Amino acid sequence: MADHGVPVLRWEESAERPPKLVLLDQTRLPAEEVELACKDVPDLVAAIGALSVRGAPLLGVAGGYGVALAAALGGDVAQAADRLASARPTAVNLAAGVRRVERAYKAATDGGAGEDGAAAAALAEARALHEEDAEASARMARLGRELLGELVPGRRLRLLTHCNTGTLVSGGKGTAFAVVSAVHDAGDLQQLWVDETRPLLQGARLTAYEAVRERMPYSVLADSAAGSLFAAGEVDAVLIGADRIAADGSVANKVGSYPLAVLARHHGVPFVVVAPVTTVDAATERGADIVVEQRPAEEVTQISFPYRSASGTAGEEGVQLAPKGAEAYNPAFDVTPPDLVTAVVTERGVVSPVTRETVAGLCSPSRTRTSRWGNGMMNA
Ligand SMILES: CSC[C@@H](O)[C@@H](O)C(=O)COP(=O)(O)O
Repeated sequence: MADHGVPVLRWEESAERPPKLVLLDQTRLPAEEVELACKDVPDLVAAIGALSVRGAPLLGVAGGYGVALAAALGGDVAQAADRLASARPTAVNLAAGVRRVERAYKAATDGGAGEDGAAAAALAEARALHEEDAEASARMARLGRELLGELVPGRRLRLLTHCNTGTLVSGGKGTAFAVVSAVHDAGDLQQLWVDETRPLLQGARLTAYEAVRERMPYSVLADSAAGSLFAAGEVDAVLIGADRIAADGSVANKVGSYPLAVLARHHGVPFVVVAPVTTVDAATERGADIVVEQRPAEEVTQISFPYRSASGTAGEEGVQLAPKGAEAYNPAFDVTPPDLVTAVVTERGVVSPVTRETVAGLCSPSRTRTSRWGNGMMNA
């Protein structure tokens, strides 16, 4: 598990008290490391909605523990699973994690395990999911670093990333940030460019916080400054995570990712997506079919530091930027078409070019290329 002063997520239980899921409240970072205890599923659903816990892989893990919590509390587990799975719509990992633990619970129930036995089976499955995520993260870090060595040989790297994809979103070191971290550990990171990631500033608040912890050379930039950075030749590769990869290879990720892909293509810079296989959704045919979460207008029309008050809701302490009552277009994610993606790095291997066929290969491991890729690689 990630080495934070406060763990990113932990299960707490004792003989005297009912269990709870305790989260590092990411809305309070980097100002303070504060825990948020979820005593039941409604608490966890609220924490997911407020982005106290966030990022695709961790949403899957948290959702899994949420089912275990419902089972331990003796509630209606199927109903709890439905509420958790729909707490946010875009990251497929959330529903996948929830359903996986729900299946384990049902199998134990059907096998006659009894209430306590089924709850224990659900918790064991959530823990397994958590550990697997850490393992996947370590493999992606290694494969991603090797890939960058081939894409941009012979120099220390200047990498641009968007949103937050590190230890805060994972049982391990994360997705794209895990690759950055591996490059840094090898002494090959010249500079990490951190997109601030408007409107909720996951880059400025969270990725910068993680970069400080790892003593990386980094700078935060306004999202709109990325163009001039590319034009100045200061970016060797873009690394991002993903919330859902459709069957055609389209990548949904934090809003602002697609413009970076367009810039990268224009400037001949590799655009690399790092995501565990659980982020691939073979059931969603095309990028246009991905449901993109729309968030409250206040996230754009106001700004607040810290983002959320101790007891309040988002924006409560916000400074009004736009005229009061202004409407806003506030999608949480955008979708990058596969032809703009140089490669997708998963724990099962790297695929490039990113096509319906190579993405399908990820879902049937025997067909997955693990160390070599197609000719499209250098044509970013
Ligand atoms: C964490 S890996 C990929 C994504 O989940 C990440 O880039 C992202 O978009 C997170 O969005 P968020 O709205 O903060 O949950």
